[in-house]
Amino acid sequence: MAREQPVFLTDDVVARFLRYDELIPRLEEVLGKFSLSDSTEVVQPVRFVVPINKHNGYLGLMPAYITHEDTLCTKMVAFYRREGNFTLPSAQATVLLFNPEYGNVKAVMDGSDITHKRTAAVSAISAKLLMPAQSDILCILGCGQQAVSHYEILTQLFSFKEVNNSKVRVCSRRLETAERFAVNVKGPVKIFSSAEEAVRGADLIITVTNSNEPVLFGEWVKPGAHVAAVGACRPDWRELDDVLMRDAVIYVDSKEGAAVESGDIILSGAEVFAELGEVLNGTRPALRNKTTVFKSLGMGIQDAVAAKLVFDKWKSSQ
Ligand SMILES: NC(=O)C1=CN([C@@H]2O[C@H](COP(=O)(O)OP(=O)(O)OC[C@H]3O[C@@H](n4cnc5c(N)ncnc54)[C@H](O)[C@@H]3O)[C@@H](O)[C@H]2O)C=CC1
Ligand SMILES: O=C([O-])C1=[NH+]CCC1
Repeated sequence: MAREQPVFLTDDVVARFLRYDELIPRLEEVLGKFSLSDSTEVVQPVRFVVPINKHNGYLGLMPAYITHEDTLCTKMVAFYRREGNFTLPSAQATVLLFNPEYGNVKAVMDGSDITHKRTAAVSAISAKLLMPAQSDILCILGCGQQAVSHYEILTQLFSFKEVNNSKVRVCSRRLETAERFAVNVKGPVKIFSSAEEAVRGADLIITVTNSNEPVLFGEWVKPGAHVAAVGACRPDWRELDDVLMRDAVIYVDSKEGAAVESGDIILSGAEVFAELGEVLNGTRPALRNKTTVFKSLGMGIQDAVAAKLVFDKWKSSQ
């Protein structure tokens, strides 16, 4: 029998086939299965990370096997702490999708769109579960690639209100980045030069920076607001300060991952209340009335369901 040759799917092709409305239910399903106490359905070790010291970066290997849909996948993502050179990307990814029966690679995919969309979709799931019932103002700190995908899905799913001439507030380290972001996204944005001013009064706050020290301080956060914290994915990197970590109820994607990788959790000593999957399963409550933080680190199972979705749709289009 001739060996099946892998197909290469470029970022454009992946983007064409990856839709949020199909991705979100699959992410909810797999996060729930991951958080079942006796889960044998989902096999996903904590990301294996190789330091790239010379370039201030890390290569993360993210394998996963999902039994119920027979998906075997690994993402390889290189991510960096960029200082000074802001033209280089913070993260670049490649996804391999295997034939689980034989072990050969069926598809090699550019992992950019998958990483942007699945991360934003998981933050949207956390917002759906944990942000205040009446949420008028969205604030995004950081204006890079993740900011764009978060803006897209959050403004699609939720209706923020016009308050003081702004529905969506953004703030980035450099004004030019925020201005470029405002031109790129299709919709209204108000740029703030002060993160504190952007954050005060917001109901939903997204941190998508490549900072390694706090950019969001508990003192600024409106009681009851929800924070989805996406950056700071190393044990010595921070995006959130100790006050916020101490005062908020902390949710994570994976407790095991958070204990090893999240500087915000490890260095603040904060206790994790629940995984998002436990809330989806109904085994832990969504404390919407409290100030909540969802600390996102990213999981191989999220990439796996996205890659399978893309591959199946690409295949049926052939
Ligand atoms: N949790 C997850 O699943 C994932 C997390 N990430 C992480 O998310 C973060 C954002 O990723 P990208 O958008 O791809 O990076 P990017 O490099 O495209 O954007 C980072 C943005 O943060 C801004 N920034 C840096 N320091 C800041 C500060 N002190 N205040 C305000 N803004 C600041 C930069 O100016 C830039 O606009 C990175 O740390 C990345 O490693 C990336 C992929 C998945
Ligand atoms: O899950 C992911 O792809 C990443 N998490 C941190 C950097 C990239």
